[in-house]
Amino acid sequence: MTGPTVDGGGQVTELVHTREELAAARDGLKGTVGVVMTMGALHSGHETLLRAARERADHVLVTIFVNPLQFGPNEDFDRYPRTLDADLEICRRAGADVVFAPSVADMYPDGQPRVRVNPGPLGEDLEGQSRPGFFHGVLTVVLKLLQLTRPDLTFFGEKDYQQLTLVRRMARDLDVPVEVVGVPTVREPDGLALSSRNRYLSPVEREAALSLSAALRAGAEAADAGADAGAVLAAAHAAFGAGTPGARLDYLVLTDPDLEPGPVSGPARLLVAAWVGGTRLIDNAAIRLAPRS
Ligand SMILES: Nc1ncnc2c1ncn2[C@@H]1O[C@H](COP(=O)(O)OP(=O)(O)OP(=O)(O)O)[C@@H](O)[C@H]1O
Ligand SMILES: CC(C)(CO)[C@@H](O)C(=O)[O-]
Ligand code: BAL
Repeated sequence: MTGPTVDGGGQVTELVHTREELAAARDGLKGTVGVVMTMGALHSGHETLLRAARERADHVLVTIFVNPLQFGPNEDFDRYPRTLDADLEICRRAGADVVFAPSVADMYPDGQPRVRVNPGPLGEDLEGQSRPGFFHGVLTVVLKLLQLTRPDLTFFGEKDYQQLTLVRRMARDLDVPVEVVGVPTVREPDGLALSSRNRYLSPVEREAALSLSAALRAGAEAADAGADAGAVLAAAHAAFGAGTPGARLDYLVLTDPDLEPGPVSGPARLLVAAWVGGTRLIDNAAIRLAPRS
């Protein structure tokens, strides 16, 4: 399916698949353009990004592409949920003007790109340690999508905090003319961060997955009560371990808000990653430590 579709309220959302169709649709957008990049299987977290883009830009362009370059050989590329019809409905509801949903051949017409963006040392840490090559794949496709869509603003969720940090870093270091806007994490009422991969979870795993947000909450509360970095981490570890069994910790770290190495004090970020059954989940929260005297 390609072409304009209209909802009951008269909003027109144009679906395009090829780079030629995208170029024509992009040329038709007058004024500022905000781009939201996704892998589809859209949920309310994505919808919040779309609404933030709607507020800041004259037009909203959404990309939906499950990027093979960022998946490891034993990861869930084949299994990743693909729900284009439902995604289009969400895009329409949130007032998107254009949805670009290319095939792998449209994005990589020459096969796997030989030139890729090097994310630098931060790309090897945290997510990059557990998912080798992940950020090379992410930044390469993000840069390609920025070139193809030419946005004034682009919106990324804080849920993927290291990704947001590296996209900001890439825009700065490589002089990409776009404003990168971070959007706070949207959560379920019980604290679980919304994520497309949550749909892999069984009901018991869904309970165990609360260990991540519980750890962050405990860390933030400890910091608010005046705890130092060590005590904040200890509180977060204790809360992680006290949850419904089933979550296996990958990392739980307290860092500088820009993910720079070195000691932290004042504003900081607590980041967690864990396996719940076969599903890998991540989450993070802002923490304010008392400044060191
Ligand atoms: N709960 C959320 N709150 C805010 N932004 C989010 C949330 N979940 C995803 N996003 C953002 O949406 C964009 C697209 O992310 P993506 O399509 O990978 O969704 P996802 O839910 O993170 O999927 P996955 O479960 O595969 O990691 C990213 O910028 C991501 O940070
Ligand atoms: C930014 C992104 C769309 C690149 O494939 C992906 O990593 C995601 O959905 O967060
Ligand atoms: N949500 C970031 C993309 C990924 O995990 O593959």
